[in-house]
Amino acid sequence: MSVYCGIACRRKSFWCYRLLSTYVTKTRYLFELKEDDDACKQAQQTGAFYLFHSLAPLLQTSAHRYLAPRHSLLELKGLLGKFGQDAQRIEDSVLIGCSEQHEAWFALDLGELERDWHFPVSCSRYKAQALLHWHHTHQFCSRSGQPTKKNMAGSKRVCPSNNIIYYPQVAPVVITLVSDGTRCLLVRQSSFPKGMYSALAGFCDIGESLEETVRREVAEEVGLEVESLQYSASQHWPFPNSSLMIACHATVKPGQTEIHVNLRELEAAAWFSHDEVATALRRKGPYTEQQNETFPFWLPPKLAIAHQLIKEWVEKQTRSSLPA
Ligand SMILES: NC(=O)C1=CN([C@@H]2O[C@H](COP(=O)(O)OP(=O)(O)OC[C@H]3O[C@@H](n4cnc5c(N)ncnc54)[C@H](O)[C@@H]3O)[C@@H](O)[C@H]2O)C=CC1
Ligand SMILES: [Mg+2]
Repeated sequence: MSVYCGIACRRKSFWCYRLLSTYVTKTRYLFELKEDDDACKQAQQTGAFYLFHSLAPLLQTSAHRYLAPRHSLLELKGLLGKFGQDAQRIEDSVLIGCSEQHEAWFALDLGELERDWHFPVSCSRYKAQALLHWHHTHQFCSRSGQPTKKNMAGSKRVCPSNNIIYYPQVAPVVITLVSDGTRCLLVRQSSFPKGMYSALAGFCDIGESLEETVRREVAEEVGLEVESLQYSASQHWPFPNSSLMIACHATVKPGQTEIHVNLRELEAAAWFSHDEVATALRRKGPYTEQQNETFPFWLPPKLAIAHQLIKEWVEKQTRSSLPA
């Protein structure tokens, strides 16, 4: 069992830790790197760099798997020289985490960041792509129009002319699986891949609580009134800009299940039975093979929180239908 103790003291501007768990010391170390440019620069000396090109991760194959190669600062300088880029580019790198031994990890994009998103394969890659993308799209101060300057870790940008600080933005989004007790409501937008249905989602308006957003989005998109709400889980979602997906289960008022689809927002919405959804969850294989008469719809992949939400609902329904 880890012993948690709040003893930490500042010595020569570095944190020193005693009796703190590995997780806490790691978190405090990352905090220090975000706050202290010199400490962050120092961490680059022994850190590892992951490279991207226009947000596409640089990968190499090893035993039929794709792996993201790590580069030391020295190797990175060599690579930059090879690509005809200045070593100054290292200043564009952003801190994305560290190991338990406090080896700091950085991400650097060597391209122009003009291309589309590439699906990340790990959580730290999610963070790297979202952060690199945010820096690329927040180069100027919206008040003065002057170029902003990132701190060493890339946790913020500052306008040198008026000291306005810009922090990476995350937009809260609710994703709700609405149920009428026996069926669940799935929707599709015209931008979804053909045949894919998902849970209903929507951005929080300014000033709203999550409960108010769920109520409004369900009413806006399918014309139903939510009666009860239960939080499930959350997920960072980097597409197209960073969102925090907050996943909930909701039920509609009894007897009020008639859907009125808002065609400005959705292409279709329908109630699906437990068996239909459970079958769709069990399906495997490439999505293109799934779109035929006997295969009317498919669900988002496992990495999307929508999938987890739908799976949770199916499991709950299965449990409640079993004899006591
Ligand atoms: N991880 C997952 O499982 C899922 C993630 N999503 C994500 O949820 C997000 C929201 O879902 P939608 O149904 O599209 O939202 P939505 O129902 O709020 O409609 C999108 C519209 O909201 C407006 N809007 C308000 N605030 C916005 C902001 N901060 N950024 C962008 N647009 C804003 C725009 O007019 C936009 O066209 C999408 O970005 C989508 O990628 C959606 C479903 C599943
Ligand atoms: Mg929506």
